[in-house]
Amino acid sequence: MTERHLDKTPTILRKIVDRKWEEIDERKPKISMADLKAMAGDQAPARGFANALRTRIEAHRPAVIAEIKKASPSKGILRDPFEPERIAESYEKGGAACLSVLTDKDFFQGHEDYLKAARAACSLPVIRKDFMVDPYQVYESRAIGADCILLIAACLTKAQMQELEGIAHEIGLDVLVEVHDGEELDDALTLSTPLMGINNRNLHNFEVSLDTTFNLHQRISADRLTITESGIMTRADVEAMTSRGIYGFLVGESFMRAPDPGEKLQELFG
Ligand SMILES: O=C(O)c1ccccc1NCC(=O)[C@H](O)[C@H](O)COP(=O)(O)O
Repeated sequence: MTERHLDKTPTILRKIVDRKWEEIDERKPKISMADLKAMAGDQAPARGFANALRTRIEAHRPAVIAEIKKASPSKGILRDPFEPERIAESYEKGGAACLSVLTDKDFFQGHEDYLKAARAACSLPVIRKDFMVDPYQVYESRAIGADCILLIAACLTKAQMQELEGIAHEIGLDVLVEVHDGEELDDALTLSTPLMGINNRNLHNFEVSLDTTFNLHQRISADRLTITESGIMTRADVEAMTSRGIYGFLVGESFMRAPDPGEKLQELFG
């Protein structure tokens, strides 16, 4: 079903996606799809990622997906030393609704073990933040304990997103679909997931503009949940969102650079 790469994929994303296919090719001989499915089936029920967000957003309270990432292509190293367990505890104490954990190794210095460690250290639902292109990764996400996966519209066709979403829902995972422009939003709106992420970061040139969320949010109906992603750095940014009826947030950098990420969360959202 899946294409190896897409013309519309921006340069860094193309590199990441090409590397993902190599990773999948390396992993498949080590753990077969059948074994992965069995491991996914052995997991305890997922923690309700969408529900944790919905409860707060419907009460018009900020619902924060707090991100755990050591580094990113646009910003380099964000946090060193990096202790996922301590960060998860701090986020839970600070009032996060959910966690986002980067598992990509080559571009974000992430790891599956970071997700396992962070999830074990708290009671919050966790999204595996990685670049999903193949069903193998969806089963793998459930097998490592994730509660939700990310589908990035910029690197998937509509048909691919529909297939990956179908598998995710079948095995009990929630899905956050991420868009950056109107065309991607058209595709995303064909999915059944309520979780609509709007990435303020342009993955072609890394420019960040909160206008991306202000503009696209208007096209998302009230039965879905808008999550604004990237570039939320100040209380003014938070208030600019909440004053427009946007209560879902995914925040990484500003928390990762703070000595105590959970305290920073309270400072921005408390
Ligand atoms: O951040 C990058 O450099 C990047 C490059 C290529 C693909 C994705 C990328 N970032 C993922 C994200 O969108 C962020 O981790 C997430 O939205 C949090 O953003 P921020 O609060 O600005 O760290």
